[in-house]
Amino acid sequence: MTPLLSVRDLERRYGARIGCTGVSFDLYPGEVLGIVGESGSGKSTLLSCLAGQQRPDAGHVTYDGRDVLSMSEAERRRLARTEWAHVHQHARDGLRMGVSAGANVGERLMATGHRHYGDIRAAALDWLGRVEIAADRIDDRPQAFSGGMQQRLQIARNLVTGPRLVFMDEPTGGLDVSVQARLLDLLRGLVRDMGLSVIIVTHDLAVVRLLADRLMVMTGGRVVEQGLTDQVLDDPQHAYTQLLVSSVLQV
Ligand SMILES: Nc1ncnc2c1ncn2[C@@H]1O[C@H](COP(=O)(O)OP(=O)(O)OP(=O)(O)O)[C@@H](O)[C@H]1O
Repeated sequence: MTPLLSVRDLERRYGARIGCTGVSFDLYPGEVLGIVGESGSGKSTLLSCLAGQQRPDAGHVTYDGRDVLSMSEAERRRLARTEWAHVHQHARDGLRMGVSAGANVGERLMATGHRHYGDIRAAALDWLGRVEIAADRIDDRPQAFSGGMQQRLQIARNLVTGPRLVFMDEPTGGLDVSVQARLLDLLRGLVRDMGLSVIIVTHDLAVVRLLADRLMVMTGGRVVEQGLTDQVLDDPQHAYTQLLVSSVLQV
């Protein structure tokens, strides 16, 4: 099997400060890769370089055989619209707060070429149901939703177009524990049903324990350990991972 995404020696610096450096990994179709590390370890920098929001200073990123870093901006935007999705920590960064829930989901379909209003509305309704938002909320704006509902709407907006690769940045961050549990359950079901490839960044080991097949541990912008999630968490080899797992660094 060929990897969907290959990353080699990726580096991003902010002046003299390291954002991330020497990052290499392969992501296979249908695989969920978790990236963990404390605040400032380089997780967000890495994710934004992969998703094309920041330009790395060095390294290679290959997606489905294509060199991502040498693509034109138009090509990369097309990929981002059709094959990739990005679930942000704060729903407001991934939603359009001024339009209805139905439009938030439907406009993504329009952006990928769907034109039939009835079909788009039907697909939006179907997706609201899949993320457990009642059909009678379709015309409400996201402001009227709770934090958990907004996050579920953001997920529907991202997945309605059937992406292959999903970037998730702390998707359960800032939510109540009970809301987090429900959201995680929902995400796990969708990832499995749709066979999605996912890169999920979090500082929460419970999230990766539940969702990730493989785990990458970062500190100081470097990957210090990677492997199968259960192996890394149950038998951490690197001193930093041992600290992380023993919860000393967890807040
Ligand atoms: N825009 C920026 N300008 C300068 N330095 C930055 C910038 N963004 C990140 N950094 C630095 O890069 C390093 C990695 O930060 P990054 O935000 O990627 O870590 P993180 O693991 O995502 O942290 P958090 O969980 O708090 O978001 C840190 O030393 C940080 O101070």
